[in-house]
Amino acid sequence: MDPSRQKHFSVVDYVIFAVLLAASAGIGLYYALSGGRQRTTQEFLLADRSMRCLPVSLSLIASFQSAVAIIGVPAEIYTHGTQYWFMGCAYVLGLLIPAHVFIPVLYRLRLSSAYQYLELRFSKAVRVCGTLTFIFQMVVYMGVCVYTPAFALNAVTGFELWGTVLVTGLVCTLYTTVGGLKAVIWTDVFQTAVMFAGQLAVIVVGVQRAGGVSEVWRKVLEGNRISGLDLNPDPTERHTFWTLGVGGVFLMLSLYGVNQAQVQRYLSSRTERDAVRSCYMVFPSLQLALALSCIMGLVMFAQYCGEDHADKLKSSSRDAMVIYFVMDMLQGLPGLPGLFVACLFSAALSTISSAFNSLATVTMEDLIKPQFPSMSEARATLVSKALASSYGLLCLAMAYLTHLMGDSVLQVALKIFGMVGGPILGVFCLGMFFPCANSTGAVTGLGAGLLMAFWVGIGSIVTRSSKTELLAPSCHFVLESENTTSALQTTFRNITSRPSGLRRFYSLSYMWYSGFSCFTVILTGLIISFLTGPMKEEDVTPGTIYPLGEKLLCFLPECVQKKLCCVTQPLSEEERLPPQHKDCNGLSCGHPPSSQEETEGLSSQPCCHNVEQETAV
Ligand SMILES: O=C(O)CCCC[C@@H]1SC[C@@H]2NC(=O)N[C@@H]21
Ligand code: NA
Repeated sequence: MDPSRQKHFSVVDYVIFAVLLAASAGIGLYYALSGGRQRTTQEFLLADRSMRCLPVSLSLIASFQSAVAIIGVPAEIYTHGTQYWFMGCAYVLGLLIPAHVFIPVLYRLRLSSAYQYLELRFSKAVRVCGTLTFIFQMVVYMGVCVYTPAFALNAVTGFELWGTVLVTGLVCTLYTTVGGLKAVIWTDVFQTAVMFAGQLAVIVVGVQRAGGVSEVWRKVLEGNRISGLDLNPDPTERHTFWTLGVGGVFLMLSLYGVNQAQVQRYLSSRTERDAVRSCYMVFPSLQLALALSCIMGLVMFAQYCGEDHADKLKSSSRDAMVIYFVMDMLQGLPGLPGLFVACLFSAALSTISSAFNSLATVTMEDLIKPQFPSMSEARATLVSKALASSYGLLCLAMAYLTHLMGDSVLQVALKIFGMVGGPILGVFCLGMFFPCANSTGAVTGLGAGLLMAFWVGIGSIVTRSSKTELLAPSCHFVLESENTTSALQTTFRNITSRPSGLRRFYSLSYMWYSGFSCFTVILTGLIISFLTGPMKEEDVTPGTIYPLGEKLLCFLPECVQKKLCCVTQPLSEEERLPPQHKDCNGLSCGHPPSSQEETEGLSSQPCCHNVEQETAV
C-alpha cells in the first residue's frame, strides 16, 4: 500500500492499544502476587479447580476466537456470501456432545491433562502420541494467530509488523508465565469484552456510513451475498449446509470436546455441574461472535461492492481488505481505530495465552512428570513457567512460517484443526465408545488418520483443486498481482473440468477434514484391535467408557438391552465413587469429590452395569 494512502493512527489510538496490553499484563501480575502466588502446578495449571462458570465460559470462547475469526470471517462473507453463517448450526451438537459426553467422562477421572485419559484407557504410548499431536497442532495454530493481526495491520496502516509481533508475544508470554491459568482466564474475560466492543463499533459506524440498515440490506441483496440453504450433497463443495452444519460438528468436537485448552477449563471448574453449565453458556456468546463477524462482512460488502471503492484496494489479500475497510470507516473518529486494534490483539492474545498455558500443561503433565515422578512441586512449577515462555518464543518463529503459507488465514486455521484436531478426536471417540479397542489399534488409527488428513490437505494445496467460488459479477476487483489472476484463471478451468479420481479426493471440502480423519481413526483402530485381539471389558479402566450403546438403545425394552449387554442394574456404593486412578503424576488428585459429585458419579463399570448418566444441568 503506498504510504500516501496508509491510514494513520491518532495518539489516542495508540494509548488505547497500550492500555489493553498494560491491563492484560496487570491482571497477570495480580495473580502472580495474590492467592497461592502460583506456587503449585495445581494452581498454575488448573487454577486450583476453583473457577466459576461465567469466567470459564468466556474463556472457552476466547480460546478459539482469535484475530483469524475477526478478520477471516468478514473476508469470507464479503467474498463468498453468508453460507459460512451455517457454521452456527454446528454449535448445537458441537457443544451438547462435549457437555454430556466428554465432560462427564473427563471430569470424573479427575485428570490434569486430557491426554492422561489416553493412558488410562489405552497405554502411555497412546498418551504420548496424543500429546505430541496436540503440541504440533497448537504450535502451528499459534503462529497463525500471532501473525494475522500484525500482518493485516501492517498491510494497511504501516504498523511495524515484527515489532508488533514481538511486543504481543512478549506481553502474552509475561502474563501467562507469571499468572498461570487464573490470569489467562481473567484476561480472556477482559479481552472478550474488548473483542465484542470493537466489532460492534465497526458495525454501528459502518451501517451509518453505508446509508443505514435498509440501504445495507438492499445492496447486500443486490450483490446476492445472502446465501440460501445450500443442500448440495457434493462433498467437494467448499461451503454447504452439510460441510458447515455437519462437518462443522466434528470441528467443534475436536476443539470443545477434547482439545486440552478447553478440557483444562472444564477441569478448572469448581464442580462438574459448573463445567457443563459453562459449556452451555458458550452457545449464545459463540452465536453472537459469529453474527457480529458475518454482519461486519455484509456491511463491508455494502460499503464497497455497491460503489467503485473496490478499485482502491491494491491488495490481493481479502484479509488485509477487512482492515482497510475498518480504517476507512473509523478514520476521523479518534479512539475507534485504536479500539479495533485493541479488539484484534485481544482476540489474538486470548488465544495465544490459552495455547501457551495448555502447551505448558501437557508438556509438564504428559511428557516431563512421568519421566521424573519424584520432581518436587516447586521445581515442577518452575519448569512449567520456563515451558510457557519457551513456547512463546517458538510461536514467534511459527508466525514467520505463516508468512510463507499464503491463503486466507481462516482457511489455514480451519485446515489445521481439520487435519490435526480430527485424528485426536478420533482417538478419544475410539476410546470412549468402543470398549474392545486396544492401544495398538489406537496408535495405528491415529497414524492412519493423520496420514489421510495430510494426504488430502497437502494434496489440495499442491493441486489447488479445491474449488473456490468467484466473486459475483457485480463486484470486480482490480487484482494487482498477476499470480492471483492466473490462480483465478486456473480456478475457472478447474470449475469447468470436473475433477475425477484422485483430483476429486483432493477437492474434498476442508470442512470435512475433521469428520473424515476422525472416522479413519475409528475404522482403522477397530480393525487393528480385532486383528491384534480386542480388549476385554474387565481390562478396561473403570470410568473411561461412555456407554454409547445404552444411551442410543435406551428406547429398547429392558430385556433386549440385557441381551445387548446394557443392563442398568444400580451400582453398589463403592462402585459409585469416581475411581482414584493410580497416576496423578504427583499432582494431588484435588479435594476428594464433594457429596454433590458423588451423587453425579459416573458409573465405574463399562457399558453393561451402567447407571444414571444424566448430568443434571
Ligand atoms: O478464530 C480462530 O482463531 C479460528 C477460526 C475459528 C475456529 C472455530 S470455527 C467454530 C468455532 N467458532 C469460533 O469462533 N471458533 C471456533
Ligand atoms: Na482469542
